[in-house]
Amino acid sequence: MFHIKTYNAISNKGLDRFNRELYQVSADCEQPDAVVLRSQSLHDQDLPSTVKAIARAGAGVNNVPVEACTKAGVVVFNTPGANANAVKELVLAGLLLSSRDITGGMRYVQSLTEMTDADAMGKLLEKEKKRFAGNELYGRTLGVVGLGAIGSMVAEMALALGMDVVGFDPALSVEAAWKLPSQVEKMDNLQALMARSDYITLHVPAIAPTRHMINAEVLQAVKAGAVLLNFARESIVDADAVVASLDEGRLGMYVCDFPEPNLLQRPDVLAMPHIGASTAEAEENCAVMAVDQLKDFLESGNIKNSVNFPQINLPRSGGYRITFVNDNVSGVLGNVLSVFTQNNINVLDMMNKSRDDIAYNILDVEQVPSAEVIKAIGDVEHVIAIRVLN
Ligand SMILES: NC(=O)c1ccc[n+]([C@@H]2O[C@H](COP(=O)([O-])OP(=O)(O)OC[C@H]3O[C@@H](n4cnc5c(N)ncnc54)[C@H](O)[C@@H]3O)[C@@H](O)[C@H]2O)c1
Ligand SMILES: O=C(O)[C@H](O)COP(=O)(O)O
Repeated sequence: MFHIKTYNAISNKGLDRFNRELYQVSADCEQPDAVVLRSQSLHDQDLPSTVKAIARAGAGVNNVPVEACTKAGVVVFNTPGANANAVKELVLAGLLLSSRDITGGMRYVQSLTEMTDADAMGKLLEKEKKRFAGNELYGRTLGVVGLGAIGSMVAEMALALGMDVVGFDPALSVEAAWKLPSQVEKMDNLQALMARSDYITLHVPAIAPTRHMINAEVLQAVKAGAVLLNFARESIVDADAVVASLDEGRLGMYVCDFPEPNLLQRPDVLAMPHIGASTAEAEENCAVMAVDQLKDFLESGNIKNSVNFPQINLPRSGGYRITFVNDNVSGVLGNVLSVFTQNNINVLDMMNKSRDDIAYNILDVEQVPSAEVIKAIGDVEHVIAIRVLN
């Protein structure tokens, strides 16, 4: 029986994929084999030593202590692209809300509670509507920072709206580059993108190099009156610098999914409560992907879409499956194989992959490995974690 601890509202479409004869799933589990979560922060929690994997049903893993997990041999998964469409649609809303005074106009209409005469109301609205005029997106330039799953969809959408699109992503993967529409013009640096764009939208992960990537210096390069949209993460933008730029009349508007106290009560800030991925479809997609990846890992040792471990998939070749994690240094696999030789255990198939400082191995062996054999493998220098699967 595997024990799964959940945090946050994980869609049942995903959780129902755990066969309850094999899995116990609960929010109260104290010694889980694995964790499924959304934005719950694990930074201030001690992870039970029983945890072998953490699945983030979503994209951002800044709420998970990934480095510590890697050191402990804990595999961290996310669900790339599973909520990208939901974010793309909210970015579209952000573009429209910042271009037309839709919310101001609606608030004004709702404020006319004293009016009883429809004709008089119609005349008043025709007179006042000029206060809520805006501009079109067509023909304007959108700068997309980060051209991964979300950024590329946003770029495609903006092109379909008749916008010009420029992009900046120094870490763009080959796979992501293939998905990018050819009309997206590549910018060599952030300042160049800021200087060209009427709207700037951020779609980068919250990692050390992106912390405050939008700061006072970068905001100096912004086109007067430009709109900045942040549906990525709070830490990417220096909110004080944004407020200063808005006060100065340089930045025209800030649209964000990550409000901070100094951004409230400003007409030039449109703030939402982190709802970029809050659609039924995105929540289901993320939960299904997270659960499927976790099951494949727990039951077969395979790894797909991990942020700290290599991708690996070894079809079962019968016998008994052992997986182990080790420091990525030479000689460890050889020493482990010696344990099998010494114990007359025949290896049917095996696969070894590495990523940065970590290596991960799957081995199918013919004879059942005894507790002594498993202990001997665990005792090999640089072996961090070991599992025996049925
Ligand atoms: N508002 C929400 O609810 C919501 C929902 C989903 C994701 N997000 C956030 O959006 C982020 C991006 O999501 P995604 O699914 O597109 O991820 P992704 O990994 O597919 O894309 C991220 C892109 O950013 C690029 N990048 C990394 N460092 C960069 C830098 N310094 N400058 C420019 N580009 C850089 C990467 O090369 C990659 O192409 C997530 O990490 C998460 O924090 C927010
Ligand atoms: O990184 C993500 O996927 C989003 O920020 C979604 O967060 P949520 O799952 O808490 O809505």
